[in-house]
Formats: sequence, structure tokens, C-alpha cells
Amino acid sequence: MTDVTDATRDAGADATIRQCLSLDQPRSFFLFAGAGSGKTRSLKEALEGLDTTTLMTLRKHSRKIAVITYTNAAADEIKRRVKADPVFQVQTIHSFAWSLIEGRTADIRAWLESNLQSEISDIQAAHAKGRAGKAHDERIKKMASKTKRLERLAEIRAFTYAPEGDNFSRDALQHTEVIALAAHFLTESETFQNIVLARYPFILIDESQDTMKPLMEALLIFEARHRGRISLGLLGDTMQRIYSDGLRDLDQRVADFAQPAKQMNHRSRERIVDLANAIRRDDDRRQQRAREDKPGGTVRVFLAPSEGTDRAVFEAFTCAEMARITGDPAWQNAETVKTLTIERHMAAARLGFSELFEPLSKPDKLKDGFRDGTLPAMRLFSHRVLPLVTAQRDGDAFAAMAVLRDGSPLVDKRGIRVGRAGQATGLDAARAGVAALMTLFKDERDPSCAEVLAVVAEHRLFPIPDQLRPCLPEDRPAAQDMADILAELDLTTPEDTPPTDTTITDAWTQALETPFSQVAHYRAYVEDRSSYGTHQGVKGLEFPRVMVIADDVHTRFKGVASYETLFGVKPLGPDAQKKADKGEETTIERTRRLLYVTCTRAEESLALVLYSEAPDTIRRFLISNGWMAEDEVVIAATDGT
Ligand SMILES: Nc1ncnc2c1ncn2[C@@H]1O[C@H](COP(=O)(O)OP(=O)(O)OP(=O)(O)O)[C@@H](O)[C@H]1O
Repeated sequence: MTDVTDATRDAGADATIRQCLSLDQPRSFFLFAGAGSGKTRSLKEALEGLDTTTLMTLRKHSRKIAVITYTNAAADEIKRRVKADPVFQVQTIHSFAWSLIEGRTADIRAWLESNLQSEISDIQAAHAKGRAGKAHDERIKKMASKTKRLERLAEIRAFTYAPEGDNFSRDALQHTEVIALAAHFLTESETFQNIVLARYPFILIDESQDTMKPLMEALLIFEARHRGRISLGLLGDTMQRIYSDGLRDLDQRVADFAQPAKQMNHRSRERIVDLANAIRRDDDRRQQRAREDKPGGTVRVFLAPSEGTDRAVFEAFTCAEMARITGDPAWQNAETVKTLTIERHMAAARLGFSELFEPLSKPDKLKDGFRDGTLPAMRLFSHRVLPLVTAQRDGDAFAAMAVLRDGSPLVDKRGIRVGRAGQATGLDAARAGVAALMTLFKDERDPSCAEVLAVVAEHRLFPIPDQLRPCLPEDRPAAQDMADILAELDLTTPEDTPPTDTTITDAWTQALETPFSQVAHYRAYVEDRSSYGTHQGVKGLEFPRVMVIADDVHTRFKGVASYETLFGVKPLGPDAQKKADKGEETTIERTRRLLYVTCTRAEESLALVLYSEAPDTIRRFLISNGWMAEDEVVIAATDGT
């Protein structure tokens, strides 16, 4: 018998996956294992390890292996590992869903028609019961726009969809529609199921605990119906489910799947693995082993009162202390410490884009898109104007032209056609617009976003999204002209929302006062290029030094998580208590999972910075629950020093 080592202890899991990925006898599997256990690595190795006969057979019959990742970055990493071999179709869930339904115009139209009709009748029913007021007006608007979309459905020749982009045009589908359509066809259409079976013998999903419920449900139904003809491979960790999109009881839905197990944590040093085990003990009790060649490691908690503590000073002190305790000077270099905050606004303040963040993160219709970088009005600045200005500053005419080609109606061939008699061609107009834009930045000036917007609109450099139109200076005819051009190019949003919502306009009016330089900080942040991340944004990643900041007082979306509740400073509210009694999820479980995800990103050392109304209570919780030793908790004086 060979000796079991850390490297071989979990080898059985990889062997099981290899057996499941068989064209003759495909079997579904569910690899759910803790943080750093090498799930993603197992996925890559399973793909790389496929034998030549299997690959040749797949190619011969134009079949593919679908690999679904949570982010584009993860997809790119896997593509690199499989040397971009087209037999592997690696993409995010939205791209995958779109690849399934793209081109099925008649079916999509029929589904949309019935969906819009039922949405309209739901709104009508609510309308009949409702009273006059804001909601009443909203419903009228919604009904009108949905009715308009319904009437124009027949004219659409082909539906379009950009998994990450702005789905503006009349023929564009929205993200939720694409997911719902794929789920619908997968469960309702036998022909569709046969096409999917013929195309994909194996569908592998990483981070499947967070895969959108409707599609995951549909895949499970589809798999059960065709068991033995397909391998649905699910990888993930229920303890790392951080979005409400994921299927809560996924682990109980896969009783018939092979269930390879893993014990090791290959990422973190022993002390960090011990903490992760302690956090998990109150949940599903799964425990991991650290590698023998990764002993030691450092964990410290830094507690300070939420009132009266200067966050910047306290966090600088934390880094200095961590450098001293670990003997690792990199703790004092902001770029080599990954700082994780629960919400973007905390990072926004620390990164310097608060003036954009404050107004735009409040209104319901803006906050999600703003936070995840998909809000069309924000993208005008972050994904059109910013790269254009950067390219111009760098003297990169090619890059500038690429930005214009991608988004400017002036350079779009339809835009050139719109040029009326006596007007300059689109290209000349674009050049003049860019020159005007760059004058704003002359002599190191940092213009406001409002100034930038005015120039963009006046020169029609880019389409002005609906939400920004009421903010355009009224004395310029460009606003109306732009609306005309948009109507002609059909670049309005599908439901053509009339931009009359004053909350949104007020938010934008305030945000537009922000110096344009903050847009670059914002973009670096949404693209995760800064040294700050959110609890949610770092799944799957790892960093040598991690600082987790928990600051309930500065948490806006109170329902998301509450460290004060997790650590027993605040009790659950009566409603939450009722939920808990019924076995439903509460803030405590959600916060515990977020804490688990963040702490397990650390490889070498971890600092937890907690601001609390009762630091002593937290200290007692941590020590009595065996999460921390006494000398691992550093507590600030009551005045925050
Ligand atoms: N068998 C192994 N031997 C050595 N290193 C490993 C092994 N498996 C994984 N690792 C390393 O451990 C780290 C974590 O692996 P990986 O990211 O695949 O884990 P994961 O289970 O997907 O993590 P998480 O769920 O926390 O995102 C990586 O640096 C990886 O290279």
C-alpha cells in the first residue's frame, strides 16, 4: 500500500470525476468541498486529463464540453489551461444560456409574447386594486411600455443579446429573459432537449451553489429525464453561497449523483484553516486539514468602537501591527494587502469615488447596475468616455477609433447615413467632438461629469442613455436632436422608459457634479483591479494577506449581513426570529457564510477589523467559541485609539 500524502489524500475525488466523464457511461457528479480544496483545480485537471479517444470522438461528431464559470476571468483562466481548444466551450452562465437559445427567433417571440401578456395582466390586476399615487403612475408607464414592446414583437427579425453589455435596442433581450428562456426550453421542449444532448455530453458548472435558480432547476430536471445520456458535473460549496440567486437546497437535490469528497485545504496556512473550521462548525460541521508544508500562519482580530474611531487611522495601525507580528513588511504596502469590505461604498470611500457612489447607490433602479458596473448611464462615462479620453491622452489613435466604432452613432455606418445634407460626415463630426472633449481636460483640468456629458451630447459622440437626458442643459438643442437620432437608429431601451422619475434624475444631477477623475477609480473598482474587493467579488480568488473590514454602522443594505448579530451584540429581530423558528435562513447564516468566504481567501495572514457598539461582547464571543485565542484579539481604547 502506498503512503497517503497531502498531495494524494483527495486523489479519489479526481478519479471519480474521470470515471463520470465517459462517453459510453456518463454519470453526473456533485463535488462539494470546502474552500481551497482544489475544486477549480480538479475541474481543470479533469478537462486536461480527458483521453485522446474521447476528444477525437467529440470532434468527429462536432460535440462539445460545456464548462460554466462564475466570472469571465475564471473562464479565461480555464481557456488558457485547455489551450483554447474549441472542443471546450468555456463561458459564464449568461453566455451559455444565450448560446443555447440564440437563433430560435420564432420560439423566443412566442415565449416573449405570452410572458409580456401575463406581465401586463398582472400589472392590470394590481392597478385595479391600487390607489392613485406614485406606484399608480409607475404601473401606467410599465403597462404602456410593455404593450408597446408586445406590439412591436412581430417586426423583430432576430433577437440580440450581449451577456455583459448594454442591451439597448428594440430587439435586445434582457438578462433575466435569457435565463428564463433557456430554462423554459430545457424543460418544455423535447426537440430542444435532444439538441442539447447531441451537442453536450458533459455540462460542468463551477461555483454551482450560486448558479441562477431557474436555470439550475431546469438543468436538474433535464438531467433526471436523460440520466445515463449526459454528465452534469456540479462543483461548489454550499458554505460559499453568497447570492440569493442560488438554489438553497442544492445538496439535497443530487442524491443520485456521484459525490466525490475532499478533506484538504491546499491554500491556507494551518491557523487560517483552523479558523475556517471553527466558523463552519456552527453550520454544516464539515472540517478540513491544512497541508503539512503549510504550518503556522497568522490571524488577528482588531476591535474598535463604531462611534468615534477614525477608520483610516485604525486600519493603518492594523497594517503596521500585522507587519510587526508577522515580520512581513508587505503588510504596510497598500498594494500587497487585499482589503475586503462588505459593501462597495466602504471601498468607494477608501478608494476615492464616494461622490459618484453616494447618490447612485441609493435609488432602487440604479443601485444594482451601478454596483456591478452594468448601469448604462454610468457606462457612458466608464466604458465610453473614459477609454476614449485615456486613448487620446496616450496618443493612441487606434484605440480611440475602436472606442468610437464600438459606441458612437457618428462612426456607425447608420450614423453616417443619418448625416443630413450640408452636414459634416460622421467621422468629421466625431473628430470635432473628440477635440472638444479633450479641451475640457487641457492643462490637467479635471472637469465635472456634467461638463463631459454636455460636450458628448452636443457633439452626439455617444448615445445619451434615457436616465441622463433630463440632465442635459436645456438651452442646447442637442438633447432633442439626440433623441431624434436615437429614434432613427433604434438605440433606445426595449421598453422605452420615459425618463420622468425624479428620484433618478435628482441622483444623476448630484452625481454629475463629480470630478471626472473619480470615474477611473470607479472603473478600476468594478473591474476588481484595485486592492479593494467586496466579500462577494472575491469568490474563487486567493491572496497572501487579507484584511476583512466589518462595519455594520456603515452598512447600507442592512438585510445583507450583520456582524453585530452574528457575534451576539444584537439579537435577531422578531421577523427574523420567526423565520429562524421555521428553519428559514437568517442574517446569522448569511453573515457567517460571507465571513467564511472572506477569511478563506487568505494564504499566509489574515486581519479581521471589526467596528462594533460593544467590542467586548465580540471579544468574548470569539474567545468562548474557540475562534480566537486571547492574545489574538487586539482591542482599541474606547476613544478608538
Ligand atoms: N492537490 C493539490 N496540490 C497542491 N496544491 C493544490 C492542490 N489542489 C489545489 N491546490 C492549490 O490550492 C489553491 C486552491 O485551489 P482551488 O482554487 O482549485 O480551490 P477551490 O476549492 O476552487 O477554492 P474556493 O472554493 O475557495 O474558491 C490553489 O492555489 C491551487 O493551486
